[in-house]
Amino acid sequence: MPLVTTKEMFKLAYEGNFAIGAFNVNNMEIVQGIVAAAKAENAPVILQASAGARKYANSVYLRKLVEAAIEDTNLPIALHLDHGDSFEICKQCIDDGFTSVMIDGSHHPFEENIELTRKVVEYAHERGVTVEAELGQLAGIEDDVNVSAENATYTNPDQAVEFVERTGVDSLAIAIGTSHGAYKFQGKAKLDFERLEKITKMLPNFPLVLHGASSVPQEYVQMCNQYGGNIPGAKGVPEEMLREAAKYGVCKINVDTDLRLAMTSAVRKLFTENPAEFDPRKYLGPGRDAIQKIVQHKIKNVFGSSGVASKLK
Ligand SMILES: O=C(CO)COP(=O)(O)O
Ligand SMILES: O=C[C@H](O)COP(=O)(O)O
Ligand SMILES: [Zn+2]
Ligand SMILES: [Zn+2]
Repeated sequence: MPLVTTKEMFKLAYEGNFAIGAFNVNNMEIVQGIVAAAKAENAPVILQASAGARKYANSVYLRKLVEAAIEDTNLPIALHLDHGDSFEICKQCIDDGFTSVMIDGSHHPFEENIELTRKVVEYAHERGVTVEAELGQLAGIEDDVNVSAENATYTNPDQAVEFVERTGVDSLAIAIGTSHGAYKFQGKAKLDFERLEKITKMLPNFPLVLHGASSVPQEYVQMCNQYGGNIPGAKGVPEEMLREAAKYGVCKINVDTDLRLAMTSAVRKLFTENPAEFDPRKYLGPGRDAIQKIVQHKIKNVFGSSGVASKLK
């Protein structure tokens, strides 16, 4: 089965009130860990590569790894560009065989974001590729852009409707209080569900995307810190809130930080307990297993996408 787009996945997720997990990939072990989890759960997944991932691993290697994963599992998998910041990078990924791209014009003024998104949509749709855009700004770190909490702006529901109508985009990332990275909340976690409800009602049957949605499980934070790490106070979005978001229009939930934490804590533990070890397979293997474990937990217990892969074939 070839790479699929996100179109059918989102339709299924919207109708079933669940979400598809979108996981960031940077190397073979990460791809294998995620896909082993998806296979065990019979779940469709989106594997996404950021500009940083493409620079680190090279787009061709990433695409071939993902194609190998499909050959090995026969699962419906979409390969998606995460946070593309220009028409050129989106075009490059489309030409390289990605089945979905994100054009993130959220840092531009409204009209410019529309213009840029529309241009990508035009190019992508002619080639059967789906497009995600972003309106509103998340706090946190995104490649080289660091948006402070004060500069984060939540998505305006009226603007969201106008944006979708004028761009023809397939899905929209919204800002309702999540942020990228491992430090999402200083005090109590809070998301603007009223806003999410309003956007969902004003854009019926339209898939929304939640970025910055890692839960930052405290067991992994503690494990990192226990085995020589230093990430005090790391905090994420409570799983209950993600389950709630999936009941509204949220069809895609992005996770990167949790994969990093799972892999790093496993590797740290391995090294601390086996200081004489220097075979990469002996530490990347447990790192890969840790990724599988957390992804499987999310698919099964949080996103609710288990068992539906066969409906997409
Ligand atoms: O949104 C993300 C990738 O686009 C990842 O978010 P996290 O940092 O919460 O994992
Ligand atoms: O949006 C952020 C993702 O976690 C990707 O991070 P990255 O740009 O460091 O690869
Ligand atoms: Zn953004
Ligand atoms: Zn993101």
